[in-house]
Amino acid sequence: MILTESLSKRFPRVTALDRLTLDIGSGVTGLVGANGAGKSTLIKILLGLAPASGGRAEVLGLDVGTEGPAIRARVGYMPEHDCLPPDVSATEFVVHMARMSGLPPTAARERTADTLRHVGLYEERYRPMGGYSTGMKQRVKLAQALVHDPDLVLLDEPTNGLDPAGRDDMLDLIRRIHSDFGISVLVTSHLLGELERTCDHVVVIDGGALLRSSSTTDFTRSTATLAVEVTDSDEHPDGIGALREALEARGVRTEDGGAGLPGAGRILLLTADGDATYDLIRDTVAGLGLGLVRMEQRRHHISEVFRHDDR
Ligand SMILES: Nc1ncnc2c1ncn2[C@@H]1O[C@H](COP(=O)(O)OP(=O)(O)OP(=O)(O)O)[C@@H](O)[C@H]1O
Repeated sequence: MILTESLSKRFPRVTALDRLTLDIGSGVTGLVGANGAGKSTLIKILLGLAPASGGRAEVLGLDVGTEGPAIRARVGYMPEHDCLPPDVSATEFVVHMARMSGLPPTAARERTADTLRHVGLYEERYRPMGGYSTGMKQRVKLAQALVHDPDLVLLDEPTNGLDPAGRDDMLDLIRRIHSDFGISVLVTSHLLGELERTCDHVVVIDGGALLRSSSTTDFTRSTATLAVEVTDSDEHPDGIGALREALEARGVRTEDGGAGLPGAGRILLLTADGDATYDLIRDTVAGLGLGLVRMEQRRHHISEVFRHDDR
């Protein structure tokens, strides 16, 4: 769906994209990065709205440098910022956008009604948008991105400004864009956690460069964490401390997981690296003469993976 090769964008004082190479397939893909990481810049280049300074990119097999109009005919775009005329109704606006995309008048009206219903706007769609809540405005922006039945939509921070319930509704809608209509989605966010349940694939950029690109399940599976709890002994009154020291001496990075359940001891967290890690823990605990209370796998959340990477 999207291919970039060493794509760069330099502004006079900042490099917004730094030799970014990506290969994004169909489905729902999250593009994650802090504010200023280069997400919006990438989207504008992919739409053919801004030129790259170096490298190349293709969307749906079309070159972004020369085939912008053809790309925009088949791709929907939901911009980040509020861009809706306040004195126009959602229906008028989305019909207008559908007509701009080349739909004839009747088809534009029908598609508008269907799309606004799909995003959850009903009677309100005839009222001027100036009186809309942020959630309603985001829905209109999403509807205008979908109205011409694109193959791919690029959604720039669609959950921005929404409360938790509104954010959940928007994420459900995004998921359904793909499951109900087969439209692929690239969605940006600076909130890692929210992409975990929405996206099949996650791409992370930082300072315009690629930090990581993998399927959501790989992301969480590859960083499975083991939680270990042991008993203390006369020789080692701080059992978990002794285990931690012994494992660190063997090159295993560990983390204090704090107290377990009330009445239970402290927990040690470490990254599992296949069966060898289990064997090493078992042998180390036995060697120290401690009792193994539990050793269990915890699934990481994406946001924790990043806290990990940041250190
Ligand atoms: N037209 C421009 N002129 C100069 N610098 C720009 C321009 N557009 C973006 N930048 C800079 O490029 C960097 C990347 O910006 P971009 O908007 O792509 O980031 P982002 O990840 O989308 O962040 P945000 O979510 O805050 O929009 C930032 O440092 C920004 O200040």
